Amino acid sequence: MTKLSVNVNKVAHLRNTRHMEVPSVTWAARTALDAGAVGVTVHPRPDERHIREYDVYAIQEVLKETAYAGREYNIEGNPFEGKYIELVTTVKPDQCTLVPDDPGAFTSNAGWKVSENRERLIEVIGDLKKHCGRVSLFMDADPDEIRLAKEVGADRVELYTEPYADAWGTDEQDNVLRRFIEASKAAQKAGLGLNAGHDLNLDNLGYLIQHIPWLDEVSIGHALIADALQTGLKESVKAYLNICNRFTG
Ligand SMILES: CC(=O)[C@@H](O)[C@H](O)COP(=O)(O)O
Ligand SMILES: NCC(=O)COP(=O)(O)O
Repeated sequence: MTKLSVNVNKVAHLRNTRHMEVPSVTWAARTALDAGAVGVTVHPRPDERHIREYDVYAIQEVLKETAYAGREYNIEGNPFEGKYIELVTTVKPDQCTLVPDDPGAFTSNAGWKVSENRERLIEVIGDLKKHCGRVSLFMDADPDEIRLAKEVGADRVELYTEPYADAWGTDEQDNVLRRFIEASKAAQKAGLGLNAGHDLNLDNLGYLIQHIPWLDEVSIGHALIADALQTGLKESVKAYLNICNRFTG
């Protein structure tokens, strides 16, 4: 069954526009977990535009609570920039998702070119595996690069789904989906777990899961938090969970 990890970056974004803890990032994490999310995702960027160092530790404390036993912490970031390594080797999350973002990236906009980063990825993944449960690489839907992800030691890959979201509702929709299915089969054949994320929403999520039912996890933030402005966060999480549950056994 495809699990949902809720990314709370955007709650932190709003919180940072005033000097008060409103809205609370830990409240959002708890609400998402109480609604049934498998876990919480954060992306502590070097400029701390949204998730700040203290948020990372505060969410760790939430996930230590008995009520959330078995839920997962997914921390995203570029291991070669900022304080990512320091944070994850201290917090020891269930999953480290490595993303090749430049420090000033507007948002995540590409997957790893493993072919151009083999040696340093082998080293950093080997180190991270001593501190976290799984290492996932944020990847474009490129079967060749995905096969290399296995070779450098990744446990999972996360398909960067912005191209899929951009094609949604256009004539290119099914051509792009086919690329993602091919990439997903390459991950499956390589023995990699499969995650997906970026710009997934209530409109495009079901079709993706329906065609890639072996998807282990989606991490969703931007659209889910935007939807929550209309429905409330608990109902927004439940709406995404309903889609995850509907299309997988
Ligand atoms: C890696 C990815 O696609 C997202 O998880 C990322 O966290 C989005 O970053 P922003 O929330 O800063 O746009
Ligand atoms: N890895 C994707 C993620 O955590 C959230 O991406 P988005 O839903 O905010 O685009």
